[in-house]
Amino acid sequence: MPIPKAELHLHIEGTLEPELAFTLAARNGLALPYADAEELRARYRFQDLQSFLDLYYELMAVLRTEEDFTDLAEAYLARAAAQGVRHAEIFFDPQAHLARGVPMGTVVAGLARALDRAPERHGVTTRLILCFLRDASPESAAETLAAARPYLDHITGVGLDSAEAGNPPSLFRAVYEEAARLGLRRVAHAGEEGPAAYVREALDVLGVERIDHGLRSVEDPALVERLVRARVPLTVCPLSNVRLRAVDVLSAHPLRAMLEAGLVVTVNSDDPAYFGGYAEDNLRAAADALRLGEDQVRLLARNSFEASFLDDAEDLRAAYLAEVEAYTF
Ligand code: HPA
Ligand SMILES: [Zn+2]
Repeated sequence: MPIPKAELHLHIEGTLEPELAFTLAARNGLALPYADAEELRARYRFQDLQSFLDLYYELMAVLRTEEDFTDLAEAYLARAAAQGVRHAEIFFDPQAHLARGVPMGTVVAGLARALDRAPERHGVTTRLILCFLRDASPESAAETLAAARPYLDHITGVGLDSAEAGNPPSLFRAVYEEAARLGLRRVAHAGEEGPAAYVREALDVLGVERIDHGLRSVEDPALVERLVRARVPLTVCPLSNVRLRAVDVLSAHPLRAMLEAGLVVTVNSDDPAYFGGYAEDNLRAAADALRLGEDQVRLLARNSFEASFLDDAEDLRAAYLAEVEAYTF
């Protein structure tokens, strides 16, 4: 059994496996411009973040009904549970669905149906995080948050994703202020392709509690010192970083150096259907390539629960942490 862990950086649309994409396309009377799942999978060679995003947005067009979103989340939760995930904080991209005429209520209700039964069915607890697309306008982000108002019982926080370079966090100051007023937790992707300065902006302007990726923080020693001192978690995604060429090869990934610098890093799968592995696959691959010791793997698992938004369920967090300490390799 893999070590118990929380997954804190996971885009539900990025769990759409080619086979399920074909199933949903057929169910909705849509045609995909690929002969079969194998031909589609052969397209999963990316030059950078944008080349991945192009396919990611194209393929998620098969998601149309509440049932589609339930089936998508159900498939992820089953796979995650098998990989030792006990708690998942799941991103979704409503603007990409709203743009296709799929209402917010359809997306949230569909996801919530799978998430609500996951503790019983899979032994996995969850939170839902609404992401704004940073390559759409701040006005569109504000409209999206307004559209989510009736569903905030299901939503724990907001995030910021999509094409990073040239779309700094500071553009989204107002909508993050509104999210804070609504009692939502705040995270943002920063320092994946964008500079360390975007990590600073996410902290200072958006008030985020965690940084998603944060890889390029290592270019700025004063920022690293600040992240260590304030114990700001970084949700690192090793296989994603290799596939999107943020790092050349896994053995050159800064994860080990980040851990040794005292950063609160966690290991996550980002878009596992596209990047070649789920949570435990990422942890194993990173541990092997970087020769992480058992103590370091246990620390990563501990970090994942400590960095989670389980502040409203401290007993549960304590129980998960106890499982991590009791785990034998
Ligand atoms: O890795 C990512 N980075 C930015 N946006 C995204 N949207 C899905 N996955 C990603
Ligand atoms: Zn991501």
